[in-house]
Amino acid sequence: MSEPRYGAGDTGPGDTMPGPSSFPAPSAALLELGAPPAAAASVFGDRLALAGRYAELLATEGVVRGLIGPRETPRLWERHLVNCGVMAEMIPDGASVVDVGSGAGLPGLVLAVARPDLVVTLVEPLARRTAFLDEAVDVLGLDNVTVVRGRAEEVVGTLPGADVVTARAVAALDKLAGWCLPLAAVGGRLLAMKGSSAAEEIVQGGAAIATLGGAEPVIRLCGEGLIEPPTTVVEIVKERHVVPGRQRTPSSAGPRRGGRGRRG
Ligand SMILES: C[S@@+](CC[C@H](N)C(=O)[O-])C[C@H]1O[C@@H](n2cnc3c(N)ncnc32)[C@H](O)[C@@H]1O
Repeated sequence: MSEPRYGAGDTGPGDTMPGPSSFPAPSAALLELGAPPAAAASVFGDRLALAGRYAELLATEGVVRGLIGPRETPRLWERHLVNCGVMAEMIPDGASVVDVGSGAGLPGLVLAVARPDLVVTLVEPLARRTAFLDEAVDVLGLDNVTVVRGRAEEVVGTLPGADVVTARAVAALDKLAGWCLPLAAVGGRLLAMKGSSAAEEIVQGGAAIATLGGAEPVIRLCGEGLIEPPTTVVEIVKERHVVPGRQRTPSSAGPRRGGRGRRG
């Protein structure tokens, strides 16, 4: 299984709709989707049928609406549902989860399907995607999901601080931390699904993440012994609250020269 370069087959905001000829007819799409792999039963347990219904929605409406690349259909289960679902092992019972840049629901909707105990908020700015998410929540009968249309940085302060903030294929780690850590409660965590770039992104973003109130990022592997390769997740615990835009950079964090009232 190779890691997804982008999200579920799209190129992010502004992606173009594929032409009608590239849309598989729904019945052909379901054939291409195929049966869930053995790992799916471990990840979804008694929610496997519901996960299957979501996989069908992705393979049909998700592709027709240009949210999922048509070539993703045969690998939806392994590369998207199972790959995202294994992250549930890092999330405690009853946690509040905010998924930033959900797209077609990855990983947030997958987690909500796998774990009815979670309280999940999907944050996504593009109307075409939130329309799909709203419909999917409705069709799947999920009562533990709220869809919020907006950019992460716009919804800060409108949502309670989350226990866990998740994201996949949204931005480089430093930028992502700037969007996601303000949405977490102090003591909460950012879980960023990453590929082979994880270590490099930590090196690049480490200083910025510290100024955002984040602890040292740690690479975790999810689904070991279940999927190969396991899913790489960068975990960042939020140690302190920093008002967005008010963080002190490493150069400004040193002793201040000339404090208030010391002029002249
Ligand atoms: C490449 S897609 C990934 C979608 C999904 N997470 C996945 O893995 O399939 C990136 C998504 O992030 C969203 N996005 C971009 N900037 C964002 C921001 N500042 N706040 C929230 N979502 C954002 C885009 O609209 C898009 O749906």
